[in-house]
Amino acid sequence: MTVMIAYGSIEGQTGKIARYVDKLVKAAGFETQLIDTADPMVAAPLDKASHVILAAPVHERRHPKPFEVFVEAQRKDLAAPKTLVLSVSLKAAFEDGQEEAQDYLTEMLMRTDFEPDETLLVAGAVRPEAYGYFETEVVRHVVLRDQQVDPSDGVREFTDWDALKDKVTAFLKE
Ligand SMILES: Cc1cc2nc3c(=O)[nH]c(=O)nc-3n(C[C@H](O)[C@H](O)[C@H](O)COP(=O)(O)O)c2cc1C
Repeated sequence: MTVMIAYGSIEGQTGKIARYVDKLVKAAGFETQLIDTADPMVAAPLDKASHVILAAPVHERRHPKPFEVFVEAQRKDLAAPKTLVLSVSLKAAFEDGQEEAQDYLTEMLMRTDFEPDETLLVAGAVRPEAYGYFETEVVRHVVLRDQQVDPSDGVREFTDWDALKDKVTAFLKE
């Protein structure tokens, strides 16, 4: 059986998450198809996939446009396989950010008119080396406004790899 993993990533954390999921799925005995939705040459035949895992980060409250376009374009074909959406954000890293992290996901699903079987809010990372001035200001003063974390402290990864593993493992049994 084949599992498609389709992801979008701006600074790399969701790409890292997608590759981790790809390894997990292969180790569980499935074949995989790993797709970057930003690749304009991407071909995504969904007919062979028993499961589809979609992963994308939040930047300024939205998931990347090419990822949303991919979901919208594939919406009909996504009805047959089991589907799991991983929404990666920094708000998801904090107790008091859960509601907002859920709002990003709910709004994306409403815009794309897609109803996945499963969803998971995944904490992302702070990657200052990938930011310009504008991105640093947004992360510092908007996204991490209420937290004791500063981009100038360097790379900080909040992703809970064990929780992700548990979710993906359970999803593959559906
Ligand atoms: C310019 C910018 C805007 C962001 N906006 C949000 C946001 O609105 N809400 C949030 O929770 N996280 C936000 N983040 C944090 C990202 O979701 C987080 O860093 C994630 O790990 C990025 O994934 P990627 O490396 O795959 O692009 C933002 C990050 C940047 C650089």
